[in-house]
Amino acid sequence: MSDRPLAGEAAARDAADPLRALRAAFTVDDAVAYLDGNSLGALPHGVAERLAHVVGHEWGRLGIRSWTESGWWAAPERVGERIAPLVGAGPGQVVVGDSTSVNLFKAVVAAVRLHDGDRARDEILVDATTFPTDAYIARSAARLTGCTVRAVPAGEIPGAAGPRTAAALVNHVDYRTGRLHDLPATTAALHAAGAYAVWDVSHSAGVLPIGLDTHGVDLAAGCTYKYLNGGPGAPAFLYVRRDLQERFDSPLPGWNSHAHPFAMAADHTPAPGATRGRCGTPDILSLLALDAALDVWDGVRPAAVRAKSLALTDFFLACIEAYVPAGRAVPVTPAAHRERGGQVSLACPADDAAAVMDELLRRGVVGDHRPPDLLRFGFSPLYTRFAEAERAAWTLAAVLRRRAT
Ligand SMILES: Cc1ncc(COP(=O)(O)O)c(C=O)c1O
Ligand SMILES: Nc1c(O)cccc1C(=O)C[C@H](N)C(=O)O
Repeated sequence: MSDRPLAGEAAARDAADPLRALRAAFTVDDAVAYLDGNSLGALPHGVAERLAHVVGHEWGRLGIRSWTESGWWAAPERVGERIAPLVGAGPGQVVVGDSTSVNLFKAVVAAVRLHDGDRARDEILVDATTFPTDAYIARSAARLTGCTVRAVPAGEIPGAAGPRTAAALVNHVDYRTGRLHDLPATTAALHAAGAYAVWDVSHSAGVLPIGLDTHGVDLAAGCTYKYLNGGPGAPAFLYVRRDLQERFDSPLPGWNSHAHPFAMAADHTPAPGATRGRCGTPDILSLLALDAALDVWDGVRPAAVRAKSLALTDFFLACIEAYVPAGRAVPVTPAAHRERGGQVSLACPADDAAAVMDELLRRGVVGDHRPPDLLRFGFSPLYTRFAEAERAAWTLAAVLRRRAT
């Protein structure tokens, strides 16, 4: 133990962790340091039992009757209400369904349409280091609405927004570096310029308080398979601020967004509320897996999750500093808490980064590699232990030392 000076501190921190009991709600392998919950969250135990009931009873026995008797039809709104407090939204503004990409498309097009055909608003801003899907979607949304897309570093969006800006699509946390962008200030600056703020909160939902209502965000979308542990391909959520809902004009107005879907009317009359953000038939099995996964949040305060997230990432950075040979894996995640999301990314020589991550995986440390040079480690406060942070740093140091010889 003498050559692992921070192992004792990790054990002490785990013992004192107010959220430590939550780990028992997840299927996690103690032999593995699972630090990829920012890509795919761990499996909560309750999901398998719930899905067995949904498949065996609701689908198997009730069949079509489950759309009403088992509450399937209203599940997108009901599950949305469960996510709402985790992202700082009051009731009636969050609906679940489709992928994040699809919801971003709805949101960006709808944001431009909120300008009511004002041709002077012909520009969509995106953060320059955005996740690829956001950039692709923004460009397609721009083509559809007669706009152009301008990529700007996230910190410069407040200054870049002007009379031509229709909307900005901004990532709350940069998926590569883990940098937390300034949502309140950016949203306020966009509003001052007369533009709408659309946030991709995929990497902040479930790991830090977002405050969508408090900060006046217009529209937002995010993944549920990361820190919300909804499972692979779990449906995403869409937030439509209450006072914009009546004017929210979805580019994908499927029949599930109709005010009276079973009237089977020839014309589309949008449903009131966030329901107009729905499109077609929801993926019930995935949606109800997510519903079950959200049970682990009962009684959990987002502020407590953020406090543990910061403690975990601080501790991991300290372990890296203590164990890893200087200059071999350099943190690119900001040290300042106000600029840090829930992950730590380390830059490694680009020709070695993929091989380093492969070796970490072989040694039971699960992070991921984002080309060219980043090793990403995600910390999920509901189940990640300080011991895993210490073990990951120790193993990384051993891998790097070995590769240097
Ligand atoms: C920031 C961000 N947005 C969107 C996505 C993609 O969402 P989806 O594949 O669910 O459309 C991801 C992850 O894949 C992401 O990290
Ligand atoms: N959605 C993913 C998938 O289907 C396969 C592998 C990874 C993902 C991810 O979510 C990647 C993730 N958004 C990222 O931050 O890189």
